[in-house]
Amino acid sequence: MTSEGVSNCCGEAEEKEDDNEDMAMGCYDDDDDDDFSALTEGNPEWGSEDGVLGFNEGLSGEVKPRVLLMGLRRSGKSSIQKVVFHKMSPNETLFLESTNKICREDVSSSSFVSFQIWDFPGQIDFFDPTFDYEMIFRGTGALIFVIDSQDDYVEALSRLHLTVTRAYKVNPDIHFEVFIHKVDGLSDDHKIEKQGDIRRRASDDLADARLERIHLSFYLTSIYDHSIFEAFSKVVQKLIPQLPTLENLLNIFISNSGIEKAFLFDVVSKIYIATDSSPVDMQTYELCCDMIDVVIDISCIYGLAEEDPAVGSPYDKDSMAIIRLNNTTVVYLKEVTKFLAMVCFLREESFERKDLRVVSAGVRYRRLVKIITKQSNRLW
Ligand SMILES: Nc1nc2c(ncn2[C@@H]2O[C@H](COP(=O)(O)OP(=O)(O)OP(=O)(O)O)[C@@H](O)[C@H]2O)c(=O)[nH]1
Repeated sequence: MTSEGVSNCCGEAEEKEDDNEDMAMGCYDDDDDDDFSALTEGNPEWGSEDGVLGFNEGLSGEVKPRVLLMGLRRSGKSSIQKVVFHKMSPNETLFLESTNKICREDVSSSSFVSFQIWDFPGQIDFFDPTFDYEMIFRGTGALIFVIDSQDDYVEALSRLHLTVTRAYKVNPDIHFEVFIHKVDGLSDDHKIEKQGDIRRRASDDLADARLERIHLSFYLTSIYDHSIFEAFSKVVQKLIPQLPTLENLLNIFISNSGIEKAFLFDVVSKIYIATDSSPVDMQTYELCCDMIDVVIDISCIYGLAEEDPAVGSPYDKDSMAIIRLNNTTVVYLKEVTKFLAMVCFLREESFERKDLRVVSAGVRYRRLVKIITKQSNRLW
């Protein structure tokens, strides 16, 4: 499961969904009617043409966006990559060796999570003629700069400034993401204080260089909890041109169906691709991740064919689960495509009530799946 989603990147990207995907599609009717308008029935403001067009724009024929991991030595770059994309346990990162050359990986777990990740060694010398930073930044979608919050960050801030200004000159469209990392060692007050200080200093440096227009986003992260997955989700979402459309679809999906929150998850990386427009809290996100783990673990133990467990996958078109929490909330997980899952939160009363709202949610769900499946097959 894990290794399937991440492949070594020096080769060509895997671009096609395989046969299983077609099988998954087969369970939904595939007529060519106007899916989007059917889904948006009664909610014209969500069904704008822009939303539909968004799926087709900017993806076909394009190379995968590049995500760069930069920062000082030992700031935690390789650990982040290993924990998020290789399911390495955080404690094992203690034994990681220092990276001394650029490591590239191709992350292709689903059509919506499809990019290259480049892990840089700590000391990059922009003046080294063998380092073609112009070429690197030109194809970059997001630059993640990792700052070790447990260390003195003065040098990291000057490196951040140098890196961001160089990259911006080459490619002003890069999203600059600053991970204030290793915050597991800090109290909540201390975290907020550090974030404020780092944000202020970084902005002052940009203002001094008259580059206030460069936007930096800040995240408090640690590999010892879900914060690193949540931060990575937000970074990846910015690279998905269909994000506004997906959010609209999820808003429509939950409206009038008794569902309070819906997430579209990449099952392999546990990055959430999109959610409806209500706010996300960390606890809800953690619950989703735990539920995905439970589904895959149970499926690996009891779900595979007894005769030959190597045949089949622990996650397929029949994957679904319902968990009732002790606070009258129900969490519902359902497969969408080979790599995507919908995770929904709803009240027990709404779940029990087999009325029109539930039926309507079912219809909307099938429509939603159909649109997502079609688009993901078409584009990559
Ligand atoms: N406490 C804590 N330690 C972390 C965290 N992330 C990484 N580390 C530790 O930081 C150390 C350095 O991590 P690496 O991932 O090797 O750092 P790097 O930035 O890739 O280092 P270079 O390859 O030298 O550039 C390791 O001992 C990790 O276990 C975190 O979130 N919290």
